[in-house]
Amino acid sequence: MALAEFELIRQYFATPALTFSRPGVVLGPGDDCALLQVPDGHVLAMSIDTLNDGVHFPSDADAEALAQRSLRVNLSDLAAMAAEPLGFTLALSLPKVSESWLQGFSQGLAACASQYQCSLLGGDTTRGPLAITIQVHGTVPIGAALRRSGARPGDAIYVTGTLGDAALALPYLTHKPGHDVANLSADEWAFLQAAFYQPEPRTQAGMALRGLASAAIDISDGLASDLNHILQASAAESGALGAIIESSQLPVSDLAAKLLTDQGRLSVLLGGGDDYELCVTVPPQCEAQAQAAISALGLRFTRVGEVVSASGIMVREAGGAPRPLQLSGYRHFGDEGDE
Ligand SMILES: Nc1ncnc2c1ncn2[C@@H]1O[C@H](COP(=O)(O)OP(=O)(O)O)[C@@H](O)[C@H]1O
Ligand SMILES: Cc1ncc(C[n+]2csc(CCOP(=O)(O)OP(=O)(O)O)c2C)c(N)n1
Ligand SMILES: [Mg+2]
Repeated sequence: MALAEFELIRQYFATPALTFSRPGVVLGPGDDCALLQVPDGHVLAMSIDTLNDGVHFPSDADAEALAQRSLRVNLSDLAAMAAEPLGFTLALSLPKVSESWLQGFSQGLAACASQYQCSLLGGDTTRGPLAITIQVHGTVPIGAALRRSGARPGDAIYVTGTLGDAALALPYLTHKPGHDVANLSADEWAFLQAAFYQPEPRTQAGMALRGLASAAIDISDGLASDLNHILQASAAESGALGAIIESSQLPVSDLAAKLLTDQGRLSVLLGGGDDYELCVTVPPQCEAQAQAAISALGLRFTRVGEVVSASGIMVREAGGAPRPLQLSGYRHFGDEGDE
């Protein structure tokens, strides 16, 4: 990039607000590599996610909000493994250089980076369609990471927070017919925007569940799809695994309760995605302790079902018999008849 690529990096990214000192960060941006020191007795957890214009966020997204979302969805992956954030790298592809956009993006990133004590370690800046790739690095004591593979029949299934808010926001954010923001109060619209652009990575919850949860995942594609990842990953040790979800227990916000219709309810709550809540399985003997640990954080923690030794996810409506769920999560390549 010509506008002095390096000037741009110096002004908006390699700034004190983003590259604060943090134990473990030996060297931040400016050299060919960053240098990290993993504390004794810990391992490094790493995860990367890309956010593409029009795929992961609407094209008219505000820069500051978009920066927040980009870092938060990545921090959510660290939370799901019970890792503590350390730092992140940023690969940014920009169609053009807009100083006001960069200013907003840098501010949003800095606000989130300081909230989660996750320092910018380095990155790459190129010209191309708007895409934001962040790789987060975190630390977790050896053996303490939560994985997808530990669920066993009889474990309870819990989710943090509420489900469906971001999925309900999406048709408003993408200006879909029948979803006019004028029909929402200012508070409702602010709530939906925050649900989509500022999901709360459940960092403290993940760490509090070390040694208590048998498996964990963060919900990006929808509870059904992400719970299914836990069931598949755990089946190697346990044989075929399934789940029974209690429909009436699925936690929803007041606004979601108002906006959801009976017909669309399960597809939003179980298939909508973009929740960035944790889904964890908890052995019966750890449930009380896990509930206490998460309540102490002031966070909702809801038992939504149970792991069973039969394949597939079943949903029980209040008073009814469990019925197989016909939903798939978000699929990037699902509808193209890939060769
Ligand atoms: N291109 C790739 N090369 C190597 N591993 C990949 C690639 N894409 C995805 N993965 C791995 O596949 C797993 C599932 O990916 P993904 O569904 O993106 O997870 P998440 O929802 O946690 O972001 C992760 O362990 C991820 O590292
Ligand atoms: C404009 C827009 N359209 C649709 C969606 C919905 N959406 C897109 S990707 C996705 C799933 C999560 O994305 P993915 O790349 O699979 O994230 P990962 O599982 O790797 O964290 C969802 C729910 C969105 N977030 N934004
Ligand atoms: Mg991913």
